Amino acid sequence: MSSLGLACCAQRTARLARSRVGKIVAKQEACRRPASWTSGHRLLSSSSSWRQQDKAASSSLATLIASNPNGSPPTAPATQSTSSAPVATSPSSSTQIQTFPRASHDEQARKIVIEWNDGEVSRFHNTWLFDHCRCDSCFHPITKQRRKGLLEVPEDIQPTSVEPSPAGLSITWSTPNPEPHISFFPWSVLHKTSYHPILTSLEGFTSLKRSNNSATYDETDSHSHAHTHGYNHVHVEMTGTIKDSERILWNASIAKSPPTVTYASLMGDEKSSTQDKDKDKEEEGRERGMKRLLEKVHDFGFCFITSVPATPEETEKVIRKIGPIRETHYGGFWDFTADLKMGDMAYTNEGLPAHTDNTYFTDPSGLQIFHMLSHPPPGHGGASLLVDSFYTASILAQLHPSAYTTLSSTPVPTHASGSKGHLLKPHAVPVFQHDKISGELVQVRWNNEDRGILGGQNTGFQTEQIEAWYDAARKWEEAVRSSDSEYWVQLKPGMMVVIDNWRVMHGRSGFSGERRMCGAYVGRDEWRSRLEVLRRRFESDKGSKQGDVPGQAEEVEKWQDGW
Ligand SMILES: C[N+](C)(C)CCCC[C@H](N)C(=O)O
Ligand SMILES: O=C(O)CCC(=O)C(=O)O
Repeated sequence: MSSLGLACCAQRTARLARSRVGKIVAKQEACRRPASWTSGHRLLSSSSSWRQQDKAASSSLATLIASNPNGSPPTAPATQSTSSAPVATSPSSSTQIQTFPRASHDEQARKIVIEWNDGEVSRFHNTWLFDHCRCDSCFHPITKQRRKGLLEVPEDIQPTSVEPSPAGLSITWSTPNPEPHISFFPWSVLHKTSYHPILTSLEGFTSLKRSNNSATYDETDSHSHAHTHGYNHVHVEMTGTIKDSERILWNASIAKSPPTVTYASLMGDEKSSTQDKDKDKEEEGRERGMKRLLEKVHDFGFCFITSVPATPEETEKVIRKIGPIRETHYGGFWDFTADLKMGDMAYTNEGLPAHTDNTYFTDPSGLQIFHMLSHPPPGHGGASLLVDSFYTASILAQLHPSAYTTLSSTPVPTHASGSKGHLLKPHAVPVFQHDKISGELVQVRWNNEDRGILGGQNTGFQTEQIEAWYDAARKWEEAVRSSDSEYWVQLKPGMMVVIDNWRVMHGRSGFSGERRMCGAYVGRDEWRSRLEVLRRRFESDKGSKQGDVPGQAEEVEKWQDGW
C-alpha cells in the first residue's frame, strides 16, 4: 500500500467521523459496444403464462433497477447473437414483450455481452462465467464449495446458447460431454459482479482501491475526489461512511446511555413453556434477543448484558449462546484473579492501559467477554476502561494524517513470552489494518505491553522509520488517553461486557483485594457469522425474495452464499 495511497486512508478515515451517507459511485470509461451490435426490438406477448412471468419479472427487475442508480424503465429487447456462429437465443416472436436485459456472445472476444435496462453494457469473459458456474457439478449444493479446478476451465470455452429469461441468464456450454452443461446466473448476481464496468454502486465509505499505483488525493474540490492511476482506472467519489452497516463512533459521552441488553432477553426462561409451539416461540424470542445483542456489538463495538447470575457457569452459558469459545494458552473459559497463574499482567493487580488483546496472535480474537464475579471490600479500584479506537483513529487521521499513515504502514513486532511453554511471535503487521478491497479501517491492534523490539535485525528499520513510528505512536497514545476518548465504568457482579476486540480497546485501573473476573474469547468470523445468520432469519421474513420467478427461485437461491 503506497504511503501516498495510505494518505487517502487517513483522509477517508478522518471523514469517517464526519460523513453522513455512504455512496461510492465508481465509474469506468464507457464500454465499447460490440461493433456488430444489432438494434434490439420490443416483443409483445399474448400468452397468459408469459404475462404472469412478465409481472414476476418486472418485480424482480424492479429490484434490479432499484439497485441500479441509473435505473430506467426496462427497455430490453430480445437477444441477438453477435457471433458469426449461430448461438441459440430465446425463441423470439413478434408477440412477446421482453422485460429483462438482453445478452449475446462476442465470439471473437470470447465474452458474453449484457445490455442492462439503462443502456449500460457489461462484458463477462466466457472463462469467468464458466468458472463461476453454480450447477451441482460445479458447486456443491450443500457445502457451497467450488468443485472444479481452474485447469478444468478451458481458456477457449464457448457457449452454444445464451438464453436470457425474467430471472436471469442461462448459458449452455460447448463441452466434450454428451449431456449439456448449463450455467444459470440471476440478473442481480451479474449486475452486482459486473467488472467491466463496475455497476452496482458501492454503498458506503471506502478508500481507494489499493494497488502499488500511488493514489493522489485531490483536496481541491469539495467532493473529495480521489483518482487512482493505473489499477482499475477507478474514479472514486467518496461521500460516505462505512459500508459495514451503520457503525456508531463514540467517545466518553457514551457513558450517558451505553448499549445494553438484559440476560432474560438472551436466555429467556427455558423451563417456562411446556407446549412445543410455546417452546418454538420462546426460542425465537431468545434468538431475536441475541440478534439485538450482536447488532449492538457490531454498531458500537461493545454491549453490556445486565442481570446475569454472577456465576461462571451462567456466564459460560451466555457466551456459548453467542458462539464457540476460542481456546488459547490461557485456556477456554477463564476465571481469573491476581495470582500470576499465567504469565500476563492481567493476572496481577496492576492497572492496564487501553489495549486490544491477542496482538501476539496472527488472528486476534473477535470478542473479549468479561464478567466480574466479585471484588469484596476492602478491595477497591479495578474500574474498567473502554475506548472506541475507530473514533480515536478518525481523530488522529484528521489531526495528524501522516501519523495515521505511519501506523497503517509500519509493521510492529509483538509477542507473548510470559507463560511457561509458550513463546508467541506472529509476523509483524501495522497497528491499523484496512480492508484490502474497500480500504476501510477494519481492525486496530494496539497493546503497548506486548509490543516487541523495534529496530536492528528484528525489523531492519532505519532511524527515520524509528523516529516516525515513535512520533506517530505518541500522538496515538495522546488521543487514546484523552478524557474525550476514555470511558471508565465500574463493572459489578451480574454485569457482563461483550467487546469487539478488533475495534474497542479495554483496560483497568489498579486495584487491591480479591477481584475475580471470568469470561472468554470468541473468534471474529464466528460471531459475525452468528449475526449474519440471525439477520437473514429475521429479515428474510420481510417481503418476497429476489428472483421469485416460478421455477427459478431455487436457482436464484444458489447464489445467496459463497460470496
Ligand atoms: C485470558 N485473560 C483475558 C484473562 C487474560 C489474557 C491476557 C491478555 C493479554 N494481556 C493481551 O493483551 O492479549
Ligand atoms: O481485569 C480486567 O478488568 C481486564 C484484564 C485485561 O485487560 C485482559 O485480560 O486483557
